[in-house]
Amino acid sequence: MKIAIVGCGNMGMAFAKSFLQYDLVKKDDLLLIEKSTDRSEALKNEKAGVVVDTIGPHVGQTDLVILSVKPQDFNSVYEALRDVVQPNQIILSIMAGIPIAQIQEKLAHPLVVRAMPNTPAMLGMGITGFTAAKEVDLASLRRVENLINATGRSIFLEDEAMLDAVTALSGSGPAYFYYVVKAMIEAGKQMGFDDAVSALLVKQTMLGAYHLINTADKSLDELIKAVASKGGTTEAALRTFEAGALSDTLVAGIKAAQVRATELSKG
Ligand SMILES: NC(=O)C1=CN([C@@H]2O[C@H](COP(=O)(O)OP(=O)(O)OC[C@H]3O[C@@H](n4cnc5c(N)ncnc54)[C@H](OP(=O)(O)O)[C@@H]3O)[C@@H](O)[C@H]2O)C=CC1
Ligand SMILES: O=C(O)[C@@H]1CCC=N1
Repeated sequence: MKIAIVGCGNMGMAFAKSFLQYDLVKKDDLLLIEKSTDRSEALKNEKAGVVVDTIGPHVGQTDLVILSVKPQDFNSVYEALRDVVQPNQIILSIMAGIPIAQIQEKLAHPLVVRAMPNTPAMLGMGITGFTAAKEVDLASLRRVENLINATGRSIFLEDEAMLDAVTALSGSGPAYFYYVVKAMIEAGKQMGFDDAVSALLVKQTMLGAYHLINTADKSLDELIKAVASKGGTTEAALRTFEAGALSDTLVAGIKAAQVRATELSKG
């Protein structure tokens, strides 16, 4: 299989490296199109694939083209791509917000799959929601799904509108987690630990708690209850969180991300 990746930043390269790791593509068959000179020099030094700085006819010789530029940069990419795209090529977009119909129209090309991964894809531990234009046949969709699964797990969604919710929940989700971890480490520092000790206490707590979510036969409420002794310390913390409407704030933030995803489709 030959693959072109347009925009080789965080996510483009997370995909590229996962494909290479599982031998789904050979370096000679992996075309990396990257505008940033610094980044393309680094990719050349890494020998990550065939690195070029602009879209040209060689892109038309691949089976799959992954669009992983920022949504705002799609306008600077689509004309060059429309000129070279071939009828049998599949386009896989991971750009937040941009609907399949808009990509089809701008590229004058029907075969579009739209996906929303997240950064743990860099470790093969991502989760990707994806959907496809009705013109994409099942065999092609399966091939794309196999590629996506090299970056972690995936879920097919019939309803494209739900991809903006995937973006808000799991696409942006790692940042929410880091935000909470950062606040906990800060609390540790304010109570007298140095950075490293506070980070160790918090990171191991998050790791252990994550595994309990997955393995303990308990709901999240039951897990909370198992920590929060009556009249104890955890209750004191949870009361403060409730007083500050922390849970409602998190839900509101995630919904704001969904609204922003929809706005991005408008350019
Ligand atoms: N980061 C994340 O957690 C996730 C991101 N996404 C989506 O993935 C896409 C990429 O995000 P991310 O990897 O973080 O972004 P990055 O900025 O890390 O990567 C995008 C790269 O594309 C380059 N680029 C811009 N225009 C062109 C062009 N015309 N031709 C070739 N390369 C170009 C950029 O160069 P320059 O910097 O010079 O502009 C940059 O190096 C976005 O659409 C985002 O919505 C999806 C899921 C998660
Ligand atoms: O913040 C963003 O727009 C992208 C999409 C999901 C994660 N990062």
